[in-house]
Amino acid sequence: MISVKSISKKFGKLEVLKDFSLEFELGNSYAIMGPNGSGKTTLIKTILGMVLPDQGEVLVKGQSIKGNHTYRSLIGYMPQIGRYPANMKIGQLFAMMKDMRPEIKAYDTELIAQYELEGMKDKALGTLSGGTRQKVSAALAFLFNPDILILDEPTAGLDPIAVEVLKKKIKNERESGKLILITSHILSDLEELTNRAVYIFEGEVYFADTVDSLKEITDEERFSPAIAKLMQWTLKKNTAKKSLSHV
Ligand SMILES: Nc1ncnc2c1ncn2[C@@H]1O[C@H](COP(=O)(O)OP(=O)(O)OP(=O)(O)O)[C@@H](O)[C@H]1O
Repeated sequence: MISVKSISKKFGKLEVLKDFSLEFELGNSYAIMGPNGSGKTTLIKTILGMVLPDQGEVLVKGQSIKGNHTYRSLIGYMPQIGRYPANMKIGQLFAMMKDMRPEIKAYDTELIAQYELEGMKDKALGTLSGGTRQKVSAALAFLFNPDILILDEPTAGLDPIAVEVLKKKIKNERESGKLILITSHILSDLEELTNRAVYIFEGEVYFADTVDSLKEITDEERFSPAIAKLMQWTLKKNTAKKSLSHV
């Protein structure tokens, strides 16, 4: 569904993605992990067309995204921090988004209902707490029932009840056959929500395979210790990379 092909991206002299290739398939949920600054958000923004690669290309459903914006309608994106016009009200934001997609007549309003956003429709976005803002971002990401969901630190800032609501939603969407990409530093969330693990180190794919294979390779039964081991290996500059990465 998404093919990232030999992407390289530099910011000034900093090489953030280095000849980076990965495939993401429908029906799977991918944990995108790596230390701070390893290139996770840059990868996501490249897929979204918000960062232009210096080399390589991204294909969605076999079509290059270069100069083609229609593919974006397949993707629901929940950013790390949603930035909205301060004076706009919640209700106005949802109405505006619906106006921008007139071809869509049926909406997924499950999160709007569960987060009780309807009752807050007259609240200005600039006055919202961080958690409520996250709820708005989550509800927007799912609103048009997209095939692909890209969720950047989705549970950060949400209270425990809101976290459980979102996790259940993500699991249901995956079971219905969607493609989900999640970045998070909360490994327990990733363990619950994903079946594929991608570990990025210094702009390169260090590991990309199933979570089961990750556990096997690291000889760990649980997700967190398995990731901790990968991290230790990278920090020790372990050179077993070629045999680890299945790309
Ligand atoms: N627009 C930009 N201009 C200059 N440097 C940038 C830009 N965007 C990202 N970078 C740099 O690229 C590197 C990778 O950043 P990126 O946000 O992709 O990392 P990340 O893996 O998502 O990190 P985190 O876990 O902290 O969110 C960092 O060193 C960052 O400072």
